[in-house]
Amino acid sequence: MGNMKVFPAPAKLNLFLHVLGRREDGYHLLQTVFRFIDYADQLSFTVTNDGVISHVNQIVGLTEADDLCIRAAKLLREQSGRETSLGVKIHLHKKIPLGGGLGGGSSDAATTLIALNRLWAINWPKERLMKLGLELGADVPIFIYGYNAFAEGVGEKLQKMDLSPAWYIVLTPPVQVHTAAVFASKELTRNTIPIKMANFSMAQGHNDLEPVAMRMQPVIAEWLNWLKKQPDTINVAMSGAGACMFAEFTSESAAQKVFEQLPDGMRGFVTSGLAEHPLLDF
Ligand SMILES: C[C@@](CO)(OP(=O)(O)O)[C@H](O)COP(=O)(O)OP(=O)(O)OC[C@H]1O[C@@H](n2ccc(N)nc2=O)[C@H](O)[C@@H]1O
Ligand SMILES: Nc1ncnc2c1ncn2[C@@H]1O[C@H](COP(=O)(O)OP(=O)(O)O)[C@@H](O)[C@H]1O
Repeated sequence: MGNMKVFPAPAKLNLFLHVLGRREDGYHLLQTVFRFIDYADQLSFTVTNDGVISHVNQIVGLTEADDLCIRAAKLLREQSGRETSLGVKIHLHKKIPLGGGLGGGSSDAATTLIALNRLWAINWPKERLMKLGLELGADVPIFIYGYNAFAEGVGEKLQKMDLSPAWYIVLTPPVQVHTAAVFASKELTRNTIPIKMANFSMAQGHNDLEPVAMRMQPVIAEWLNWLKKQPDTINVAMSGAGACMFAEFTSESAAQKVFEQLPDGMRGFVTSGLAEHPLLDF
């Protein structure tokens, strides 16, 4: 117990997010850049042989039935054909805000798949785990892929991207935005012109989900406006379907300096961008 391995599940930012169209099944065609950040949930796993897949601790706002860690573990056991006597107790230390556009639930699911693939001695290759992950959510494969990436399709067609070191202020408004509701909105524009990754600069990017989420939660617009007025930012945008947002800086000191000015009532953290997922080689 004392030396049980801890598996991180880092958050992501969408540096921009363009909506290009909608598929027949209602899912949207996107272009986005995913960047991992040094801000993570922590999971640990105790393998059992009683066939029970459960949490050790209760997460506020989450029921076990729709918890993505539990769903991921059950799906993996079923699809891998391993014996049903295989079980696991999962401890989840939650740090990433729920429903915030930082991909916490998807990252927890991915870390569960990555860890149990080894701990249950399934040893599937990465591509196969990614396919399974996609059944749990559009955002799960990127966390298994493990590299910052340019993404297309519904978010599952990934091209590795080398991103410069960067620091971020991430603001976490005390509201949740329901991803499905944003995508379903009548006001969402779905006709951004596709870009080519090769000749694209981040500064040309934007988040098409931002105006919709801002109308649902005006606090997002207020906090974004404050960030946009600050010095030395190189990109300010909402992440995913919100409600969290970020400002990018080229130095930690520039980010800290702005963060020190954060008005009362606003909250968030400063963190660095990661070069890759911490479990890339596990
Ligand atoms: C918007 C993004 C951007 O990275 O992130 P989040 O804000 O959720 O973090 C993702 O595309 C979200 O991925 P994820 O959260 O895994 O979505 P899913 O569970 O697969 O889908 C939730 C709902 O969003 C809609 N959805 C999702 C992805 C997509 N490409 N088109 C969609 O229309 C669908 O209505 C779906 O029912
Ligand atoms: N382990 C988990 N952590 C967070 N959310 C989870 C988890 N399992 C299921 N969910 C559900 O997924 C929803 C979206 O989760 P999350 O990934 O945190 O946000 P987002 O998709 O906006 O980045 C949550 O509102 C919650 O109902």
